[in-house]
Amino acid sequence: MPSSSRSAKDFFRPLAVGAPTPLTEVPARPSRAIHFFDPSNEKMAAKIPAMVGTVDVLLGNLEDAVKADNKVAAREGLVKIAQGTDFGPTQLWTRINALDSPWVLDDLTTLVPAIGDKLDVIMVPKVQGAEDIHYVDRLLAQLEAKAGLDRPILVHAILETARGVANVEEICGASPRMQGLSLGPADLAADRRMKTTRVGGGHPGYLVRQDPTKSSDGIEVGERATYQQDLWHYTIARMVDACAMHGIYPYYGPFGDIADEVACEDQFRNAFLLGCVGTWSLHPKQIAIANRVFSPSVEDIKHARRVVAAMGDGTGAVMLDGKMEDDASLKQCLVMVRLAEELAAIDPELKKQYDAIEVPA
Ligand SMILES: CC(C)(COP(=O)(O)OP(=O)(O)OC[C@H]1O[C@@H](n2cnc3c(N)ncnc32)[C@H](O)[C@@H]1OP(=O)(O)O)[C@@H](O)C(=O)NCCC(=O)NCCSC(=O)C[C@](C)(O)C(=O)O
Ligand SMILES: [Mg+2]
Repeated sequence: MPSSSRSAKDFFRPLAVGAPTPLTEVPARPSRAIHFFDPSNEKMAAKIPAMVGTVDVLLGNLEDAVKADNKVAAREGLVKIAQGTDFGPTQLWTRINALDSPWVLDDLTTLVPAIGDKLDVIMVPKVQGAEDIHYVDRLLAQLEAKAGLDRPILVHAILETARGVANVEEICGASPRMQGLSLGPADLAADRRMKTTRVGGGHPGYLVRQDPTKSSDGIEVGERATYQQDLWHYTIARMVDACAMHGIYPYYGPFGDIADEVACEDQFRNAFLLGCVGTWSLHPKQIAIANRVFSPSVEDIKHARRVVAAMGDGTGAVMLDGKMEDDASLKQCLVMVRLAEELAAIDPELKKQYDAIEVPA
């Protein structure tokens, strides 16, 4: 039963007369990189039409990183870009302003009638609990009905307050519109009074140190190695479980050190391995990193297909290269194989690589 104040029988009913019927299953559309742009920045906005097809999601950002004086220009700029662009296979998302801001009502009442037919997902920042999703849910239903839209716009919540993290399960289950969650590491760090000033990523002070090695007379010898730990592991892991439980999708979020491509790739890969389906890209050069990391490697797909072939009807246990494979490891492999199929359907280069795989007997 979803954690909603609505009863199970009403959960999938439209919240306004004439609004589109909610989806019972959130489509698994590839979204390795959600690329942020500021629609009020003319130089940036001019690049967007040419980016269609090169990135899974283009997101017109209206919230933080857009100057207060530019809020209206950003909203109007997004409408102009959306109306004038054929997005083909690329999804169009937006991040609206926070629900307590002076801009959000106009964001929603402008965007849904003007470009609601093109918007796939609305990202809501600073979500605290199910009540925030319920508010957006009803308002969107009213606006969709008025605009005559025939498919519901989905909602994505950013987890960037301690209360949001504490309520993560109820947020994911608050509405059939819920598409996924992203980590908002900057606001979340501030809200929790964490002592990092970075936007995502690790911190050299957050580490464990190897025990000292002592000589026979008790003197400490040699260096004690330190290992940097991941500040975000706990939150990402909670997000992954909450999303999986509700059939929606978790994403890493922003990595603010644009120059450090290696650390960016590491953070993205940790999130991919833990179960996230994608991340954000703040600068064009982060798109390639995200696409690389969130696409299973040829080696992984080769192994996964080999296990699928060896497991026949999917039951029992077999030995492959000295390792046991069974019903459960088959399921792990099917996660990879299905993701590869979804990605191959929209990425011709990956399709070529996956099609060329020969599965050894
Ligand atoms: C970081 C910045 C300032 C560096 O911008 P720059 O112009 O200094 O960089 P550049 O390397 O000089 O740019 C090279 C070229 O790429 C263009 N460009 C640059 N970026 C983009 C882009 N995104 N999309 C399309 N084009 C872009 C740029 O206009 C330039 O074009 P040019 O060669 O013709 O001169 C810039 O990339 C930017 O503003 N990115 C988006 C930032 C953003 O959206 N931040 C908000 C999300 S993170 C967040 O909100 C936190 C969170 C979740 O809420 C929480 O943790 O709490
Ligand atoms: Mg934020």
